[in-house]
Amino acid sequence: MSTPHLVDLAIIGTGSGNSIPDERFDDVSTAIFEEGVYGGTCLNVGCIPTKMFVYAADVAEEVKEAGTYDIDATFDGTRWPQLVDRVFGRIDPISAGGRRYRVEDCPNITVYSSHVRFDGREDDRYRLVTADGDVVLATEVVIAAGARPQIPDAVADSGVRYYTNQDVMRLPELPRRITILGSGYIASEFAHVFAGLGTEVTLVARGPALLRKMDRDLSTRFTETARRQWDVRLNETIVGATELPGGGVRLTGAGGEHIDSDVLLVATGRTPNGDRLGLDTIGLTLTDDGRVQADEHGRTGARGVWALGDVSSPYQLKHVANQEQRTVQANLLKGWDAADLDSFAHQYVPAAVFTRPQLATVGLTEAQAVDAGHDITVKVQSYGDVAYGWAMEDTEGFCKVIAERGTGRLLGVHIMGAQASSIIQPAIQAMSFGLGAREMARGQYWIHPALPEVLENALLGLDLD
Ligand SMILES: Cc1cc2nc3c(=O)[nH]c(=O)nc-3n(C[C@H](O)[C@H](O)[C@H](O)COP(=O)(O)OP(=O)(O)OC[C@H]3O[C@@H](n4cnc5c(N)ncnc54)[C@H](O)[C@@H]3O)c2cc1C
Ligand SMILES: NC(=O)c1ccc[n+]([C@@H]2O[C@H](COP(=O)([O-])OP(=O)(O)OC[C@H]3O[C@@H](n4cnc5c(N)ncnc54)[C@H](O)[C@@H]3O)[C@@H](O)[C@H]2O)c1
Repeated sequence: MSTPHLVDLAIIGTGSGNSIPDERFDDVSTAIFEEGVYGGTCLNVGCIPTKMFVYAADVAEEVKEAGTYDIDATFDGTRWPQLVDRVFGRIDPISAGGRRYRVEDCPNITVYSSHVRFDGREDDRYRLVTADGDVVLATEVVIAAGARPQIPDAVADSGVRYYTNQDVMRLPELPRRITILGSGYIASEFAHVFAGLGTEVTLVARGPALLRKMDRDLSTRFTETARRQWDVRLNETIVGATELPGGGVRLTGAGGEHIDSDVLLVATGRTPNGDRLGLDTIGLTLTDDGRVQADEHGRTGARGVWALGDVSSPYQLKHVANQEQRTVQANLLKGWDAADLDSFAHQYVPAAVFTRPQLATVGLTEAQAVDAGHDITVKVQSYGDVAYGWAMEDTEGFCKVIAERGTGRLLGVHIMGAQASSIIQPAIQAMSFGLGAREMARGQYWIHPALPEVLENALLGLDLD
């Protein structure tokens, strides 16, 4: 073991955690630990590269559908290696540059490129030990260690080669057939990516619908749309997996059926990394669903230890991790016991799934609104009811608005269709700033004939009295 390095602050994880030290922390001696690629999930293997692939798949699908608009065009294939090089040719230098900046240009910061764990306390500081044998004693610690892919036993125990979001975007060639195990965000986005780019996609869901945590209309209608696009197997429990003789993987279902493909992608949820941090040595336990418990200010049960992002948050979303990072950053400067600590903003958390078509959601689902006892009014408006939807020949998109009868308070908005992730933004703003449905609909212009008219019409269609 090396001589301990004494620091004021230790940060575990370089996703959102890496944004904590700014010029206000210039005189705070800091250790940053990163066991993987610098910059974390979103930059390297999450939001950003996936959306670069999604956009390419969107373009491919538009070409395939050109005939709908009386345009002659054919989709002739994907230059996959070039696509991979373009995506990571942009991303990898950002990651490398972020690390270089911390190592070379931040004299108060030491970067440790290794796994780290707590090892109790020493001299009123937290003792952190890396897999490389370094020891750091820190007064305060921010746990921003993220989450990792969760692999079902039937796959993990089988020994077959499988991929996750960590490596599937760097496949050497576009597979002819891919099986995607899972039915949430990652499965839905990659199904669109691979199908758009020309791969035969089989999606294996253990439940009766995809994206089941979303509003039921969204989940049901998306499942119907997905079944028209991909080979979707619902209510399928996988019990085994074997390598095929010529390469590829065979999954075996509980009923004995087989699903063969060239590549298996596992997208069955992400486990927070708090279980690999030796938290028991500082008296911390995990929540039932495996998260590091933190209060609304980011404080854990161990004084001076803070947590943010996927490792602790109920939301595994980058905009939430970033908001939590800003909160913890502010609170580190204010001090653990400050009376005016900043708080996490968990009230109106939006999310979008960049699949085909896009899905976007904010607030309560209809079932949650009913369960919470609200007297609700609901309006579902089709994209096909507004002029831009006609231009698009849209037959499936819709916007669902849930509001409180009488007050007009918006409780939830759920959209499936083109540009859903953008169209929902005025609803997020209205909910965040307390703007009611009536004022929102009639207190501003809605550009005619733009697609957000679908949201305007949904608001106007609510039975508020
Ligand atoms: C495929 C995919 C697509 C996504 N798309 C979106 C999207 O479109 N929009 C959105 O909002 N969210 C998206 N997300 C979620 C988003 O990426 C995460 O919510 C966000 O990146 C979490 O940030 P974080 O800082 O908490 O963790 P991370 O970015 O995961 O950072 C944690 C870091 O800690 C390191 N680490 C962990 N344990 C240790 C240890 N013991 N020692 C040293 N280092 C350690 C890890 O290597 C990692 O780099 C996506 C996720 C995935 C997987
Ligand atoms: N656009 C975005 O914002 C975006 C994109 C990707 C990921 N993410 C975040 O990352 C998180 C993780 O993504 P995800 O898709 O892995 O998780 P998820 O929670 O969205 O979906 C996991 C799915 O796997 C299924 N599943 C779980 N165990 C299974 C098993 N043993 N066999 C078969 N199916 C099983 C679940 O029923 C669920 O449908 C998301 O919840 C989301 O917060 C966000």
